[in-house]
Amino acid sequence: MMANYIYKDTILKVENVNLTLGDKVILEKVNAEVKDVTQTGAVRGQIVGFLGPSGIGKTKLFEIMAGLLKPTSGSVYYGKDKKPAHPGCAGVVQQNYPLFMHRTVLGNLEIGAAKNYKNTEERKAKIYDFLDRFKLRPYQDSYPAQLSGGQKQRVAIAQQLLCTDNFLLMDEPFSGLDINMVEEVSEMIVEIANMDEHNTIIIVSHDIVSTAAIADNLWLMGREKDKEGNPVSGAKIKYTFDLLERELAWREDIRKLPAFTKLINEIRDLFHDL
Ligand SMILES: Nc1ncnc2c1ncn2[C@@H]1O[C@H](COP(=O)(O)OP(=O)(O)OP(=O)(O)O)[C@@H](O)[C@H]1O
Repeated sequence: MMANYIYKDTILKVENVNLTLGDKVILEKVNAEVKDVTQTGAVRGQIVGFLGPSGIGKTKLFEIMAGLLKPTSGSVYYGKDKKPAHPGCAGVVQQNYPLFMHRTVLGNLEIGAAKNYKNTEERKAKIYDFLDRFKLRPYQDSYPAQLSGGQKQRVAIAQQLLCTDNFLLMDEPFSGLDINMVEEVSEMIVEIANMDEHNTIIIVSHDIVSTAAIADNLWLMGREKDKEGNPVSGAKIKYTFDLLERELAWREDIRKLPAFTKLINEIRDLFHDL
């Protein structure tokens, strides 16, 4: 039986974003939004899965959402007070979890926390809180080269969460991981999202099943077709899936549900035509 949920304020809005590079139209009129979702009796952040064929423009939109790339026109806003995207507005967890190699885990988190926590005592408390939450205390004096892939990823996520408010963009968090690690990372993403009501995680991935299994909403990027059936230039968010509405969010047994298999097949079919 599905629990109650309510969509509230818009906390991220992508509005009419266009991007032209050279003479190539990459993105055309991209519109998307994330709404704060609440569930009675639980703390629920948001997880958006962002899918689409290779080369369609996911990374470019990701960079625009992170405030790292200026669109040719259009805008991205964060929060109720509609702050325009700017570098640092969202934590960005890159695929290979780049860390400062000559700094310990503690040192890496110090860098992440430096901007948001000027008071030394408060900063220390926050860092130790994150070391505990991310099960990194035993490794606080280790260097990145001494950590496993999963541990490095946890450091990278903790570091990005310390330097941002509530938004985390994750690029291909499942790639190159074995099945156990994919499960571990999936659980961690859900846990992080649910640490705070306003946390929002956007995952760009080619792994449709792992992404859909933990998302509450999915965005599918693609291009429109002209009358002859040829793709026009410029991609947009062509389809969105509300997994709450479909009763396919926040469920641990999700992979066993026939409706989930149906959803995956539906997305796979759409992919051929994006
Ligand atoms: N500087 C550039 N000038 C012109 N075109 C570019 C430039 N940078 C990227 N592109 C093009 O922009 C398109 C979108 O690239 P993007 O990296 O966003 O795709 P993607 O969906 O993230 O792909 P993948 O899933 O393979 O990572 C691609 O077709 C690419 O060739």
